[in-house]
Amino acid sequence: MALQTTGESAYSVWLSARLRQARQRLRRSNRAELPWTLRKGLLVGRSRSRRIGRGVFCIGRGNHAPTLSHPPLGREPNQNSKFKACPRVRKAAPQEQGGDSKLKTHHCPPPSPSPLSPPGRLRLHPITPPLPHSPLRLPQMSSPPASTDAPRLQAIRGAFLDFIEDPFYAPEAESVRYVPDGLLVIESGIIKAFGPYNDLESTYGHIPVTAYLGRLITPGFIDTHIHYPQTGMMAAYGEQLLQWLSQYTFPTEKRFQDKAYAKEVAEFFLDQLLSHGTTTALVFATVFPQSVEAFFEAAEARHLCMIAGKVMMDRHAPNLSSAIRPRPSYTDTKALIQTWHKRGRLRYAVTPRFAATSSEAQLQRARQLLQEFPDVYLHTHLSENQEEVAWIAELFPQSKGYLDVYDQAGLVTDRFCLSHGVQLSEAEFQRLSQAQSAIAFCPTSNLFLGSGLFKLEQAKSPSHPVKLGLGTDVGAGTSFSMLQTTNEAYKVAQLRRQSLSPFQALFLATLGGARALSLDGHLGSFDQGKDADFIVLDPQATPLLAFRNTAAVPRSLEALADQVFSLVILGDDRAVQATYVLGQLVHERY
Ligand SMILES: O=c1[nH]c(=O)c2nc[nH]c2[nH]1
Repeated sequence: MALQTTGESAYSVWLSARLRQARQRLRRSNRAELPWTLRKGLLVGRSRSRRIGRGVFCIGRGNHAPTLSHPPLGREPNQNSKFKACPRVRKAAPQEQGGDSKLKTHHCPPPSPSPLSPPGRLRLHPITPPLPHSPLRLPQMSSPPASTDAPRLQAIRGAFLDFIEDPFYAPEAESVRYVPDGLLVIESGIIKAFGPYNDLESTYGHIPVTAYLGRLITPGFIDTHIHYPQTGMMAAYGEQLLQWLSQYTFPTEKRFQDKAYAKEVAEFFLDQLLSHGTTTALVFATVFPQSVEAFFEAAEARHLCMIAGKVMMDRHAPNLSSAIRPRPSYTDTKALIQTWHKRGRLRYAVTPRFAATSSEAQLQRARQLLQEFPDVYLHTHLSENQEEVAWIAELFPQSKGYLDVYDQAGLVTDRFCLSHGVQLSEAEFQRLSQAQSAIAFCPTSNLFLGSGLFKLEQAKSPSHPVKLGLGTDVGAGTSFSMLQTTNEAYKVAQLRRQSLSPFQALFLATLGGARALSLDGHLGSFDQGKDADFIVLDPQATPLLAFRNTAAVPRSLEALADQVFSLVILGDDRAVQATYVLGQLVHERY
């Protein structure tokens, strides 16, 4: 395997200076010595450091943390709707910081000799054949990748974990693909080859490689439900769904009339996603078309695969009604679809907020859009809490139930992606299974708003399986981290006397999410031909994780499950060492 050496380049001079500064800073703060050192222009881990072990790791350029003028939470009282005003006063949250996503990939030498051995009892799965042409591929992108000096062919070496089957239905030994010493070969952002290092070395020995030892490389996380405009109103105190919407959400979203503000939040939001290891998401914007434009522009500049849409509301949204009345949602939505749907890696979702805020006429318009553009998504909320379900029954007395409202409008298809579904009946699960619709299970949100416990076993019932992903549902959700989301999903299952295994949890956050969003032809695993969106997890990222996990690469399914479970429960953005989009390093944690 050839190494890319940088010699005494300007870059290594820059690195030396940076290292010197870091050492000085640490000396000043009386902290321990840095665990890495500079050798031949490359930063390498010191062998005596337990955290780094023998691993070689790469370091990117400065991780600037832009500050955001934080949106104060809205507290406008609700006058004349179901939504009730809350008298409580809440202080604005402190400023949050995010990382610069435009970092450059650097190539480090692989260790010599390889400390990794063949995978013991684990089954190694054959590499899957190339997929048919992917509409998400780089050549269709409207602008070049962020780092244009990246080599056309590059490789990542380390321990890889992904899924080839759904571990809810297939035995874990057959659904988990684990390659303890693997090589991922990437050409122009697309996975060209993947498999054990020893098998691929002879063919790809000449290309530059970045090695991550003692780490776990997985596909990027896929968040199947999140609201970017609600970033600044996370942790809004004290309400349940309908009051929370009125008290905090609508006033907050009103600020997105201002495109410059929307852009600022969109940039921060996307940096948060990447630093938490999320590379794709299904995203609510607001009723204002400019909020959708701001989001898509920011996502396009980062070459991300994102799905989003303008919220459709024409009633029961008191703080917004004057803004939404003059411009019918249909016209705006149609124009946005024509501009953004399938532009590069972007996709559009027709987004009626929920049945309470859309008249039957507006739901019909949503259907019309689906007929005109059959491959757009339909993204909405469904059956979150009991008060909401009772209100929908009042608003739509002719319907058999909440899902039936959408069904009668012709919206329940294989593009129908609903969030929550906490209150769904068995018959509704069956209908969703039949229609091949998808549910986003949003545990941190459901717990935060006190909505209830999602019936995981009914969604994943073998007799009527429903496509299922995980959603952070920021800002009712309490974390951008899909690892924190798996943590809470596990606890929700426990409270219902159900189980969620470590591999099932990770599946939901990766390939399960890709399947829910019908993106599994392009994302969610390391199959040849898929887009190279992946993350590097550090099982020893925090003192607690380092105490809990050994530095050894797992060599049995049990040892791997244990390591994955520690990340599923204890992990968060600190466990995400690096995030790659189309093979480019876009976030790295220091
Ligand atoms: O969690 C939620 N967040 C929202 O913004 C929303 N709107 C309707 N229903 C909702 N649920």
